[in-house]
Amino acid sequence: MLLRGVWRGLRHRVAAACSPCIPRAYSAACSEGPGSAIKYEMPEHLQSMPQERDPLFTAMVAYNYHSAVAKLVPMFEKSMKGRQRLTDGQRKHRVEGIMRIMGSCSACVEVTFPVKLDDGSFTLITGYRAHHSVHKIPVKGGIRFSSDVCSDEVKGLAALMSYKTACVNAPFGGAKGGIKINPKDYSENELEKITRRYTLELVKRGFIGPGIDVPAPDMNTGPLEMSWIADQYAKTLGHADINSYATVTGKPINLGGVAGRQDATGRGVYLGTNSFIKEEALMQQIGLTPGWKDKTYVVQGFGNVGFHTARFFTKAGARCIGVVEWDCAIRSCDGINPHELLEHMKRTGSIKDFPGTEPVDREEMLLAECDILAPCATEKVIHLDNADKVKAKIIAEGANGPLTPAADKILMEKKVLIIPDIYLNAGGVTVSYFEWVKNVNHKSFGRLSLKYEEMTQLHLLDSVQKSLNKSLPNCNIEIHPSDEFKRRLLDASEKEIVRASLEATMEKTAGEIKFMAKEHNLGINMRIAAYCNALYKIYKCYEEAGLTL
Ligand SMILES: NC(=O)C1=CN([C@@H]2O[C@H](COP(=O)(O)OP(=O)(O)OC[C@H]3O[C@@H](n4cnc5c(N)ncnc54)[C@H](OP(=O)(O)O)[C@@H]3O)[C@@H](O)[C@H]2O)C=CC1
Ligand SMILES: O=C(O)CCC(=O)C(=O)O
Repeated sequence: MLLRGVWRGLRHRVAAACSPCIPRAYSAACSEGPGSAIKYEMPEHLQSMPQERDPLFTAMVAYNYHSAVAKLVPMFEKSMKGRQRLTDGQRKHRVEGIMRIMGSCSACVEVTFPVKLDDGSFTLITGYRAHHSVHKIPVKGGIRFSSDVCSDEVKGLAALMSYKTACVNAPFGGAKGGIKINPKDYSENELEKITRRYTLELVKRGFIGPGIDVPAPDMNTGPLEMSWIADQYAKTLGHADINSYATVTGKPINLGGVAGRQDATGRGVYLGTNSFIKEEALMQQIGLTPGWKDKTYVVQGFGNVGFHTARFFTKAGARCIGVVEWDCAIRSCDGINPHELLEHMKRTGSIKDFPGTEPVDREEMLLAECDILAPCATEKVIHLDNADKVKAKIIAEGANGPLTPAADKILMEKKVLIIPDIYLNAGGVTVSYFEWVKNVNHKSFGRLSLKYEEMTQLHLLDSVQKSLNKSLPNCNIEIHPSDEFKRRLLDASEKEIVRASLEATMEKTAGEIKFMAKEHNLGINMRIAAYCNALYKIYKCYEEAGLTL
């Protein structure tokens, strides 16, 4: 009886914590029903987006943004009605102003600087950093090294960061940076000089700092590059700032990194896909059975996100039948072991000739028959010309922007479920948020509470045992913690706390997105549902804080 009561209480608390948290103001606005004074239309220059083969990246993101705003206008207006001292005209101007600001990039710097190479010659390097929505400060987003980096790419990626952080309730604005280099062309010494000099250029322009802009890893960058950035900042502008190491996340643990950031994006891709794949009704709509058993998948890009995504998909019971990299693709109907493939890649520098696989054309593998396609490499890989040949039933967007709007349209007509980037790959920024919190608090998670919690749990068992023996004096009941209970108590660590919190974030956000999809009759269009989820939160920030000084 007593135990059942305790369990029931716990269950209610867990259920409350996991239920989708719909912003209170949003539900109120919904219940009043739509009816709009603002006639909202897709801007003319974006109207051809669903027919475009190779759109600008910023235009792609803007198209998705405007598609979601069109759904939300009545809610924005209803919410603004609360501002009773404003006239109808003033309210309308405010809503229109907020809609404009939420879709625009607030600043973007381009820097060019010389670097002395190992052979004594000099080269000029160009880098960028874009700040998109500054409704929350600091802004946040990765830094990539790639020869494709340009102003349009970083601006579009920064916009995705604004929407991504809002979608998963990470309290940041959006940013992104990049250095236009192929890192394979440089030695480690040269890469360090480039990274440090780029950091200095951001410092000089007020574009980096723990309360201003907090970069993180992205394509071709990882803990090493982040430690150079942290060190450079701490030795210059941040030399007297106790929070200086909070100026970048994704750092090695010894420099203030958090346990679990390295695999966080891939883990989030798995957790997010799991939140959709377990839903029977949704899977029925796309012609799949729920769950991971017997599912096949193909992954494109076997870097940080791709490898960990594959690792978790396989662990859940799915079979990897193909991997596509920039130089080749491999296939095996029997399944590819992600750990063994990683070892092979480390040894040989490529996925080529991995034992038990056959080489296959890259495009053919991308479009091959499978249940889940996980694009985890780069932008616009599924587009107008190949979308109708995709045979996967689920697209799990590990990468940012892998599908163009034309691809979205074609795939949705084919009843393919697209789990969108701004939700699915947000595990990285979520755990980056935990790292930033750890850095500004100057203590690791659990440092002050784990032992106390362990003792409290053991006292709880003891107290239940004593109460039962008091009520049932002849029974001599002994309560022993189960093996799993003991494991959880003894293995409790920062890593466990981070994993559990990431899982809670991905589950809760999935609930919010599904709610939006239903509320706005979006069917399986989870991209626009995720944008709606993000934009309503950003809108409320601007509505409450105002737009101008
Ligand atoms: N790292 C993170 O935490 C996050 C990353 N992302 C996104 O995930 C994607 C991948 O990032 P990440 O894993 O960090 O990057 P990595 O550099 O670790 O991995 C990218 C992998 O994709 C390969 N690749 C590059 N271009 C192609 C291509 N055209 N076709 C097939 N493979 C290709 C790369 O090969 P090679 O190295 O040889 O060029 C590399 O193996 C990006 O879109 C990024 O923005 C999103 C959220 C967070
Ligand atoms: O961890 C972060 O702060 C940002 C990661 C990132 O660049 C992304 O989500 O695209």
